[in-house]
Amino acid sequence: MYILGAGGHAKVVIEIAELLGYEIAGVFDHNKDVKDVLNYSVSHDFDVFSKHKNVFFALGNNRNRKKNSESFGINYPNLIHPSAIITKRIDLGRGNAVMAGVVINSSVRIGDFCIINTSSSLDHDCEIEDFVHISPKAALAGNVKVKEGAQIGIGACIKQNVTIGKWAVIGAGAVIIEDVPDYAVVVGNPGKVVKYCY
Ligand SMILES: CC(=O)SCCNC(=O)CCNC(=O)[C@H](O)C(C)(C)COP(=O)(O)OP(=O)(O)OC[C@H]1O[C@@H](n2cnc3c(N)ncnc32)[C@H](O)[C@@H]1OP(=O)(O)O
Repeated sequence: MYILGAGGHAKVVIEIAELLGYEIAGVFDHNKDVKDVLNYSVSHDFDVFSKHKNVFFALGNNRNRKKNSESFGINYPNLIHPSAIITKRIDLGRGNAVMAGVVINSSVRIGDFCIINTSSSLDHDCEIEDFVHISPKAALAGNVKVKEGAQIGIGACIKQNVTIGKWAVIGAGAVIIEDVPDYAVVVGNPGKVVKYCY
């Protein structure tokens, strides 16, 4: 497997891939100042990277994952930490990272290239679109919808039946009790829009 990204998020992703028995054949990063990550040297040769088919985008930034997914790779495995507790009735896309301690309950749908981060929980019937990041310890109640590219901040709580708009950002610790518009940045309890990030 070839990994794109050599930052903090990539460290967690690489350790899950190692746990699952993947051989990390190469790590690539756009930042030429980054020379290595964990025990792996980092290449910046994207002519070489573009030839590889089995890639994982270990990029914490949702927009970067989207951009790179349009340029590289063909096969995108999911990397799921063995400690995650996941319903057998999940509809899971590709290229997703599911970290340690995650709980995903019945009838959840997850698109492609999402991050379901450490100890977050997705309850029944949640729908998570592509390029979403559910940060550590975030809790989504039943039937929450998260549209493309949104980030749910660390420790945020989302009430049942709420929809989070595309590319919206929910602040750390926010409590969301009503629908959030596309591109809104929402903080606090109850969550209020403070700005938009187009
Ligand atoms: C493994 C990992 O590390 S995964 C990463 C997990 N990280 C996160 O979840 C981070 C989530 N990000 C946040 O909470 C950020 O503070 C954001 C995105 C909500 C806002 O960040 P910025 O766009 O830089 O806005 P900024 O810091 O200027 O804040 C705007 C206002 O909102 C307030 N604010 C920002 N974040 C929060 C928050 N989480 N809760 C309450 N108020 C907040 C600020 O105090 C500021 O208020 P003011 O205008 O009265 O001074």
